[in-house]
Amino acid sequence: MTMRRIDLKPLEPFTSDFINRSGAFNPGALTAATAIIEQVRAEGDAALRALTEKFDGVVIEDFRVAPAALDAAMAEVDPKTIEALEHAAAQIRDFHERQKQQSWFFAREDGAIVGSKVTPLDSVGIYVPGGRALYPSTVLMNALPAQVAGVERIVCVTPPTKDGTLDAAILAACKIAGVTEIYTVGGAQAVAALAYGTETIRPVAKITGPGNAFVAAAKKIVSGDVGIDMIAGPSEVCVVADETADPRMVAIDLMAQAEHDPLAACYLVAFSDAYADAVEVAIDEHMAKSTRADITRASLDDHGLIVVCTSMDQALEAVNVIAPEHLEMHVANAMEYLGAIRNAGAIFLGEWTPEAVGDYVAGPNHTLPTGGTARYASPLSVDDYVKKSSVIQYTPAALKHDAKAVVQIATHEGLWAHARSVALRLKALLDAEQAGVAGASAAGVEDGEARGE
Ligand SMILES: NC(=O)c1ccc[n+]([C@@H]2O[C@H](COP(=O)([O-])OP(=O)(O)OC[C@H]3O[C@@H](n4cnc5c(N)ncnc54)[C@H](O)[C@@H]3O)[C@@H](O)[C@H]2O)c1
Ligand SMILES: N[C@H](CO)Cc1c[nH]c[nH+]1
Ligand SMILES: [Zn+2]
Repeated sequence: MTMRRIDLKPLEPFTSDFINRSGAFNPGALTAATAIIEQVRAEGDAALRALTEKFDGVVIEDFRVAPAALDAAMAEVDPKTIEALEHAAAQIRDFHERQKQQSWFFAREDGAIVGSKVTPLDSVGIYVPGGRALYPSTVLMNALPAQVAGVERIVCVTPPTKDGTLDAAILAACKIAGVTEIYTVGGAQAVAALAYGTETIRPVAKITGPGNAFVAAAKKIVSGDVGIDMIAGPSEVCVVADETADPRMVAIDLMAQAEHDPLAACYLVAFSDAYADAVEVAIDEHMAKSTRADITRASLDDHGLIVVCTSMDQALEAVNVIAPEHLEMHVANAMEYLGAIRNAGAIFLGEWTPEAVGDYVAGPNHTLPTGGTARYASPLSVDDYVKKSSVIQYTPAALKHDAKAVVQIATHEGLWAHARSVALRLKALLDAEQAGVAGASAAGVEDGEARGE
C-alpha cells in the first residue's frame, strides 16, 4: 500500500493545499438532507417510516423502544462487555464532573450584583451513529456529560440494524447512562424529528453527536431552530513519529482511525523516508489481518498523507496547519512539545497512549472537532449541555455611578428611551435625596426632565 507522501525541504512551510479533506460543505448531502427534513416536517411519523424503509431497508412500526428492552439488553450482552462499559462510564463521568461550572455572582463596591447563572438545558437529543459500525461508546460520551450537567430529558436516536432492531450493547449503554427515551431512527430524518418533532417524538432544545454526511448536513440545516454541538465529520488522526517510535504501533494507530470510514483522514508526520517506508510495510502486514480492510485501505489510499519533515519545528507547524481531531505524539519526551501544539482536538502523548484509550475509557470526550475545526473548537463537554444567563441587580448607588455613561452612549446611539429609562430613575433618586427621603422609589417619579441629562 502506498499513502500519498510529501517530502518537505528544510524551512519549507506546510500549507493546507497539501490536505485532501472532504470538508463540511457538501452540497449533495445538503440537498438530500433538506428534502428529508421537509418531508419529516410535512408528514411526521409517516415520513420517518418511509425514509427508514428507503435508507435502512427495514419497516419500523413503533420507533419508541420499550423500557423492557433495556433490561433484556443488559441480560443479553456479554457480561464482560457490560463490565467494560461500566468501567468506561465511571471514568467518563468522573472526568466530566470536573468540568462542571457553577453559577457565580460578584458584588461591586457600589453594591451592584453581577453574575452568571448556569442552567442545564431542558432536553437534548443524542445521535448515535449506526451505519458502518455500532457505537455504544458514543452513547456514553454524549449522555454522561448531559447527565452531569443536569439535563432532565435525554433522548437517544440511532438507526436500526438490518433486522430492524437496535444493537443490544447500544441499549445496554443507554441503561448504564440512565437514558430511557430511545427511538429506532437514524440519518437526517432522526435529526429532523428531534428538531421539529413528530407525533411520536417531541422536539428537543439541542442535538449532539456525530454522524455521516447526511446527519452532519441535517444538523447544519436545523441549527438555529435548535442548538447543535458541532459538525463532527469523518474521523482523523495525525501521528508524529520519530525514530524512537515502533513503526508497527504507529501503523496500527493510523489504521485505527482509517477503519471508521473511507472518508477518514490519517496523517503520518515523520522525519525520514526510511521511517515512513517502515510504517507502510507495517500497515501492509496488519492489513492482512484486518476485518475492515476495505474501509481502511480506501481511507488511507484516498485521504491518507505522509509528511516527511526535516525538523521538529517543521513537524509542529504541519500539525498546527492540519489541526487534527486526534494528535498522537510518538516522540521522545512528548510532553515537552505540548506548549507548541495549538490546534488539535485531543492530544495523546507518548508511546503508551494509543488513541483508542481516548475513544473508550480515558475519560475525556471522544466527540472532537474534525475537519480542521480544532483551530477554533473544543471537545464536546458538560458546557454543551448548559446555558448561562447573565444576572444584574443595581442599587441606587450603582445607578448613580453609571447613569451618566449610559445616558451618554444611548444618546449617541439615538436611543431616546434607553437614555430616559436611566435618567428618570436618577431624577427620582436626586429628588428623594433633596427632600431627605430615605429609600426613594423609581415608581414614584413624575415624567419630566431628569437632572443630570
Ligand atoms: N467524532 C466522533 O466522535 C465519532 C464517533 C463515532 C463515529 N464517528 C463518525 O460518524 C460517522 C458514522 O457514519 P455512519 O454512516 O456509519 O452512520 P450514521 O448513523 O451517521 O448514518 C447512517 C444513516 O444514514 C442514512 N443514509 C444512508 N445513506 C443515505 C443516503 N443515500 N441518503 C440519505 N440518508 C442516508 C440512513 O438513514 C442511515 O441510517 C463516521 O464518519 C464515523 O467516523 C464519529
Ligand atoms: N474515533 C472516533 C472519533 O473520531 C470515536 C470512536 C468511537 N468508537 C471508536 N472510536
Ligand atoms: Zn475511533
